[in-house]
Parts: sequence; structure tokens; C-alpha cells
Amino acid sequence: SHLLSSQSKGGIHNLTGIPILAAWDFYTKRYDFLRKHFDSGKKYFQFHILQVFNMSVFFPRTTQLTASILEHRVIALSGEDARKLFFSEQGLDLDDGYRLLQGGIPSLGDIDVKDGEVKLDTDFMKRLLLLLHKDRISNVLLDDINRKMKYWGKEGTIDPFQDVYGLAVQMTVRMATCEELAKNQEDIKHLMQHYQDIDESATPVNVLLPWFPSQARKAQGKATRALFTLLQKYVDLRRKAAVPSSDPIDTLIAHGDTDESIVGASMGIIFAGVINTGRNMCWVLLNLGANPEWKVKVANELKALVANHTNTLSQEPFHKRLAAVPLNAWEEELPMLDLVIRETLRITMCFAVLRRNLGRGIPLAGSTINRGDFVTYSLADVHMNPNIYTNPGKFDPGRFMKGKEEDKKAPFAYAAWGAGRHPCPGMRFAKLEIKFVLALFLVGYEFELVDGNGKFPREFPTVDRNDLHQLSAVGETCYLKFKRLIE
Ligand code: HEM
Repeated sequence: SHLLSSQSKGGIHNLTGIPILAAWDFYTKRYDFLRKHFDSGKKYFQFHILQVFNMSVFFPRTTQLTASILEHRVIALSGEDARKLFFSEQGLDLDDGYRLLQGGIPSLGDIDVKDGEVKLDTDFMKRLLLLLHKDRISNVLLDDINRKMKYWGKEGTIDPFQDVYGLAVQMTVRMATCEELAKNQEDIKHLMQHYQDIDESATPVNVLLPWFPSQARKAQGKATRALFTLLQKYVDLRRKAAVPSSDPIDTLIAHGDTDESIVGASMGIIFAGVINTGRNMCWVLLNLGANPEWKVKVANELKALVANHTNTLSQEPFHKRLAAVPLNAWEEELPMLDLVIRETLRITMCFAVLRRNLGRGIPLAGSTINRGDFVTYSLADVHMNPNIYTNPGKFDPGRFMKGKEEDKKAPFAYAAWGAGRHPCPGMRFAKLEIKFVLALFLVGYEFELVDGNGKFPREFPTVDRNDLHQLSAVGETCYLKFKRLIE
């Protein structure tokens, strides 16, 4: 048995020890776990995860436990060949990989709602995102975030992970649902609490022992039902509306989709969109606060955008003027900000990407990735690789500029927006969201990065690499001290 063995099968090293412990570390300290084994020279290694379904059956006189156990093989990959394989192989499925190995993903299947398990495939996302690539969207989104930013007051201190994050939540809800929900702050608060509860239910026990009636499992069911009810209320509202709108929910209604699939779709998009966009937006601001020379470059570029595309003599409020900037200018005329976003994501997006082989066997190092096997690749293997990125821990947006172009040194050397078969369909929207917030904050405000004592921090926070879901910060907590300059 593999229980206590370490023979290698082909070039894939088999981890020694008790499988449950390897699996436990994989869920609780994923980054450290993968790194420990790669650092000890193993290029590919495998371990097993036991998933226990069912049931203890009580027989008269003899107490007997029966259980159905599924044993999953997980293969961890590193290096360039593996990376190419990981991102290019057709049989490797994204959704199935995350469902078991990540957990915490809201799914209507968990509460037995049929037809609600929407695959957010690229076509579906494209259909929705097309709606947003109308210039009208800048107006609506800038209105939304300006209103929320005004609540911060004329001057003060904000915690980016709370306050800036809230801006991303607002924009994502706006683009994934309808105006009525986007305007209901109470319901948005509830909505986010439900996501948080589902996220916190992703304990190893809950994922590995699906039958076990744990607190986490109960909380997950309760939050998923609440999420469903909340979103369905708005679908219902829009179905009964006298005049259809062009909001996403209305568009899906007009397309003939059922309540369940509309709720499933909105739920999935909010999940996929909020955390990555919200957290990375915070990291962009922290990086600019910590690197004043880049802050100046980006602020100047944004001021030039405003000067070139808006009427500077107009009496309109600043956010209204900003809405006149065409979408293609936001996308094409902010090269310095693009570099800053790119470099921020290289550093934050170092998590383990996951797949499950639903196709034919794939040869690897004299062995085979069988149908049903899981594979994982840590983006840190490429984003923190000193042979590709000089001094990889350093924030240096210049590394992507002409003459250096470090990200062109190897195939798929940059995968913060995904790569190969699964590029992020939300990328354009996410970048726009980040740029809207930065335009308001860098042109409309003065700000500086401070620590708990109000001084420029001596040490900057870094990303908690073991945090599976939140890209949260470790180290000294930092804040943004600001003064609002615009009306
Ligand atoms: C800064 C923001 C974002 C970052 C850094 C980001 C990053 C990524 C990455 C790395 C992947 C690929 C994961 C893998 O290969 O396993 C991905 C996939 C995906 N992203 Fe994003 N994302 C962001 C925002 C968004 C937004 C706003 C949406 C929705 C509106 C979204 C929807 C999706 C979906 C649906 C997929 C799966 C695509 C597929 O199955 O092929 N993302 N994203």
C-alpha cells in the first residue's frame, strides 16, 4: 500500500507518511507544504486524499462501520515542461479541480437546487461582459464608487482591505445583477456575509468528510440557501417589472433562462469577481503608497488622461467628467498603471492552480496522469523564479518594459490572469474597475501610506501565501491617510 511507502513511480516521487496528514497540510498550509517538497529537489510528487462519504451502519449485536471511501491521487508539478502541460492539456478540467481541492465555492448543487450549477465557461461570461463594454457602464460605476467614497469624509484614514474592497463589491454586484440590488446596501452587506460564511466553511473536515454533520457543513448549507433566496428575490422583482432594463438579470430573463440558472450565474460571477479584484485593488494601492516614484508616474498619467478626454472647464463633478473618457482610452492610454497592475499581480497571484484530468491518460515522467487524477501547479514556481524574474520579491514594474521584458523569457512565464486554455474572462472588466478607483483616488485625493502610529511604515505588509482564498496581508497593518480634494 502507499500508506507508508516512498517508492517513486516513474519520475513522480511518492510522499511518505500517512495520507491524511499530507492532505491536511495541503488544505491548511498549502504554500509551505508544496514549497517544502519542491525545495527538497522533487520536481513532481504525489500524495493521496481520502474522501469519506456515507455512513456508519449499526447492525444488531455487532457495531459495524461501513463507509465509502474515494481515494484521489494528487500530483504536484513544477518546472517549465509541467507548466506547459498544465495550461495546454485539453482533458484537464478547471471546475472539478477547484471543487474538491479548494472548497468554499458556492454552488447550488450543495443545496440540491437542480439546474443551478452553471459552468461559467468563457462563452457565457463573454455574453455578459459584452453588456458592460458599452460606455454607459463607466457612468454607472463611477457614480457608485464616488457615492461610497464620499462616506469616507473629507479627510481621515481608511483600511484598504475594508473600505477599498467595498468598492469592488459594489461594482461587481452592479455588473452581475441589477440596479435594485446595487442600490440596496443592506442586502449587499448580507450577500457578502453569506459568501464569507461559505468561505469559512471550507475546512478540511468539511471537504474530506462530506457525510460528517459538522458545524461547518451546516453553516455552508444555511449560507448557500440564504444566498439563493436573496438573489432570487431580485430575479423575481425583475420578472415582474413593467419595463425591462438592460441589466444583466433582465438580459438573462429575456434570454429565457430559469431562476435557478440566473441565480447560479450571478452567484458564480460575484464569487469569481469580488475577491480577486477587491484584494488586488488594495495591493495596487499599497504598492503605490510604498513606492512613491511609481505613484507620481501613475498620477501624472491619469491627470493626462483627464486633460485629454474631458472638458477641464466644465462645472460638472469630477466623477461625471471622468465618465466621458472612452473605454478604449482607459485601456490603451495608461501604460504605467498597466505595468503597476501587472507587477502587483505577479507578486500576489502565487497560489496553486488546480485541475482534474477528465480526459485520457497523460504521460508524465515515465508515469501517467490517469483519468480522475488531480494536478496542481504553484504559480510561485514561475512568478518567484529568479531565473525568470530578477530579484523576484522586489516590486519593480520596470521589469516588463521594452529592453527587459522578463515575462517573455519562458513559455507561460506570466499567468496571473490564467494562461493557455483558461484565461480569465473577467480581466478587462477587473482592470477597468481598478483604473476607475485609482483615477478617483489618485487625482481626486492626496494620500499616503501609514502604519498604526500614523507614520510611514518601516516594514510593508506582504501577502499571506498560505491563505487559500483571500490574498490577505501579514505583517504590520497599513492604512491610507487621505484628504479629498474634489467636491
Ligand atoms: C484582479 C482580478 C482578477 C484576477 C487576478 C483573476 C485571475 C484569474 C486566474 C489566474 C484565473 C485562472 C485560474 C486557473 O487557471 O486555475 C481566472 C479564471 C477565471 N476568472 Fe478571473 N481574475 C480576476 C477577476 C475576475 C472577474 C472580475 C471575473 C468575473 C467577472 C472573473 C472570472 C473568472 C472566471 C469565470 C474564470 C474561470 C475561467 C475558466 O473556467 O476557464 N475573474 N481568473
